[in-house]
Amino acid sequence: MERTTILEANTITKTFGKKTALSSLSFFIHKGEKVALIGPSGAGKTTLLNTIAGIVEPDSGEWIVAGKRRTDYKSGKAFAKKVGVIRQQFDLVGQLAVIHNVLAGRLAEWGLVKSLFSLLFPRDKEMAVAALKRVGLEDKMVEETSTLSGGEQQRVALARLLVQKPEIVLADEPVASLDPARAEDVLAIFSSIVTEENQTLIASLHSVEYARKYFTRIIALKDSKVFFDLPTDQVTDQLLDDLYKLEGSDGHG
Ligand SMILES: Nc1ncnc2c1ncn2[C@@H]1O[C@H](COP(=O)(O)OP(=O)(O)OP(=O)(O)O)[C@@H](O)[C@H]1O
Repeated sequence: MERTTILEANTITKTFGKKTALSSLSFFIHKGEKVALIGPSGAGKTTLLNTIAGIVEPDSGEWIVAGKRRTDYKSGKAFAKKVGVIRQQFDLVGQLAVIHNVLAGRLAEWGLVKSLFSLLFPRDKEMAVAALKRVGLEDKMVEETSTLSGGEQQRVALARLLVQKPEIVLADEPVASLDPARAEDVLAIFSSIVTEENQTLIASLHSVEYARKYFTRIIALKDSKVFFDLPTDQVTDQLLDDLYKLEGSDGHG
């Protein structure tokens, strides 16, 4: 099967003062891949995701997103069709009803006012209801979002992605604040949505176990560089030990 490149990192470098966060990273990501970014704290995972999303500007190098330089996307709207982001805090508006937060996924396409008044448009409401059903939250549709649990709020964020339908989904520690059962629940839904929608997923994770279970490829970062980049089934325990080993603790005393 021919593999289409959807994202290309071309010598991405970023420093903060004297600290190098990303040292000339280059790799390709193909359509449909589920990529877990792992590695010790401070390795550069969040910075990498932020350079794709355009939240952090690299010092040099560039991302090619769906065949076009990221900086060449002139409108936020065009970019939002390509790239959607799920953040740790989910970016939900707590005072709004759940369904309004879901419809905010159409924000890029419609603008704020139409998104907020979108319940007046029955077809759009249907889309949001279907998305909420997909994540098992149809009974919470009209509740105030802030009253939902962390796991439920993360599922609202997933429903919002379902209506936004970006080709590439970025997620920074998507389940960090959830207990193990809820984390697995959210990852399982996340992973099947991405597969069904033929999207590409790139997520940073602290849990190697989840990376192995839900992702097809693992890119490990260490000290701002790629430490390994392998299909999940080729990632050995030895590599993981080496990745997380603390400097100076090499087992010789
Ligand atoms: N805005 C910033 N200002 C200064 N230094 C920063 C900034 N953002 C990141 N860094 C530094 O860049 C390096 C990479 O940070 P980053 O947050 O990308 O790592 P990470 O792998 O996501 O870590 P964690 O797993 O702890 O979230 C770290 O040394 C961090 O201190």
